[in-house]
Amino acid sequence: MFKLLKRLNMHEYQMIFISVIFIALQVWLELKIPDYMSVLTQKLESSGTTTADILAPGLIMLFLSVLSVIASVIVGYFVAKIAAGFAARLRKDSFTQIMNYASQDIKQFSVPSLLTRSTNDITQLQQFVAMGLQAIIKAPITTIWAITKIAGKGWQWTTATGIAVAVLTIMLTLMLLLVQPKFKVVQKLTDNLNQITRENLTGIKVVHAYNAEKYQSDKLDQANSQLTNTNLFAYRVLALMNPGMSLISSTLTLSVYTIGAIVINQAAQAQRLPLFGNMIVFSSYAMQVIMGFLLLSIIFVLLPRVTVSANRLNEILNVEPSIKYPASTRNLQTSTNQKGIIEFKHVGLKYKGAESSALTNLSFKAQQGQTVAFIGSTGSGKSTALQLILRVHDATSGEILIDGKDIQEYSEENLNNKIGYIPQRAVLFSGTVRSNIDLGESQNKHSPLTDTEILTALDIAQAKDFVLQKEKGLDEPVAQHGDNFSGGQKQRLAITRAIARKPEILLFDDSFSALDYATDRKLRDNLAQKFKNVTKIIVAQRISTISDADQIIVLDNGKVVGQGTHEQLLKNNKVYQEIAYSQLSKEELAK
Ligand SMILES: Nc1ncnc2c1ncn2[C@@H]1O[C@H](COP(=O)(O)OP(=O)(O)OP(=O)(O)O)[C@@H](O)[C@H]1O
Repeated sequence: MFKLLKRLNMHEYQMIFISVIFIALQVWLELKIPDYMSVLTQKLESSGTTTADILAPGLIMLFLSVLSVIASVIVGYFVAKIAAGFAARLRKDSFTQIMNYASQDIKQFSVPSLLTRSTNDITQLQQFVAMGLQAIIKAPITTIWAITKIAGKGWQWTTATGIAVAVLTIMLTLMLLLVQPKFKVVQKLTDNLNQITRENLTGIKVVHAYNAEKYQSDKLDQANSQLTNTNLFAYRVLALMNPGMSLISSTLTLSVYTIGAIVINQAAQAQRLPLFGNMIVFSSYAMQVIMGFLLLSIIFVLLPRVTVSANRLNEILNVEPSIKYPASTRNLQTSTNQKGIIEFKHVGLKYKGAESSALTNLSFKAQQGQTVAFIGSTGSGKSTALQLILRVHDATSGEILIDGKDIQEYSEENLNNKIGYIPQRAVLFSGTVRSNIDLGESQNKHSPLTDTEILTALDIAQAKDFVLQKEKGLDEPVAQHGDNFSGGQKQRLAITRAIARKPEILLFDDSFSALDYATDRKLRDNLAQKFKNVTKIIVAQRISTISDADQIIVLDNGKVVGQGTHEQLLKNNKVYQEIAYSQLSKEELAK
């Protein structure tokens, strides 16, 4: 929690300071009121008191109360501002931090957990600051100030107050001990519920198609009832707090009056009136002490949950992204004038926790403008090889060079500016066709892609026709995940996005699989003509997609089992021959 509070800025600290002053003023005003009550009591008990005598202290009490209300409104305003600003900063910080995560860092937490942490957990913290900050400041000031006021006013009363405070402390500590572990579980169960809901919503079509509604809702019921039961236990314990506090404060009041009755009874006649006044004042101050503890109880209600949330948030804020980039590559000297040369030297990768390597001893060199293709059975390591160029993972052995320099020497921005990547499953964001193709170019290059650039790219990617047929053309809305476009259309838009940036390297991760053969052919012809100088790395399942590549690498179980051109491999590589003959007839292959 304290670690997070360091994220408060100077302006917020100033507002906290102002709040402390106003809270102290408020407490002073509240503690001043019993003094006038004592005056009033004594006047009422004395003979010859007129209405005017009572009116003056009465009006002062009213005035003090009004001032106290004003002070509390001011404090409320500042505290709400601090809480909202603090929560907004935490949201931004966690978003920025997560943006820097490598995919294995995201996996470490899971997406649903990251979502709960950066929304629900931050809301807990915001509530704590909004409600708890006042209580944290006010409770000790009220308690200590009220205790100094009652000190020396009668040891019997002080002892009774001391016992009440001790009982309260024990009660609050016990509750905290019972509830704290439960809230840890609650946040984990919230992650779980979030995961099931998310999975269900993303896979809703499959759930319907397989009549799996009951299966899914049973899963949800289980997670839901676990969460409900844990929450119920925690809140039932906390529900005891209010009646407990009332019982203690009422017993204290009763004790103060009982003790007072005995003491006054035993005192001499002349002492009785001042003792009575003392008792009234004492009981007011004793209530203030209890009020201080009541405020503390607010913290006790919020604290167990908020410490769990703070720890969970700290965990995501403190993760060092596992892929590190140098800050700048401005002075990076490449050994060649050519652009887009990729070289793998004995590259291997073993995923964390995996038993065997996903990729072993992969070596190849792609010159500027060349096409290198990967083919192989599923799980053979094709996507892994491609993702190594993007630094989704870092190779565990060997090295990868781009234009003669180790990729780890490039800054993230420079590396990504060189590459246009089209993933296996096209990713579209809600917005418009234009915003999906531009995707941040406006911010990166300080000028958005022009319509001509976008239309040219759409044309090359065989996407122009269907986009222009849409009612709003480039401004046609794109739903979340691009759900209002077909698989092949999404794929072509993703290709457009990559090529519109005119990168030096294009990485296609099975990006042609959603296209029909004719479109696939036209698109590749366009790329060959218009992106002659761009190096292309293609992962594909279809032989026809890669047959004109300069170099084809055949992977099997992470190992290179063939490397050469289509003709060479067809002549002497068994694995390649098997793939080729399973897709095309001998006549087609002979063409
Ligand atoms: N993030 C990951 N963590 C652990 N293992 C992984 C991860 N990604 C892939 N693998 C494993 O590495 C191996 C290679 O996977 P990869 O995705 O590179 O295969 P692929 O040839 O592209 O397969 P496909 O054609 O089905 O896409 C597989 O056995 C896979 O289970």
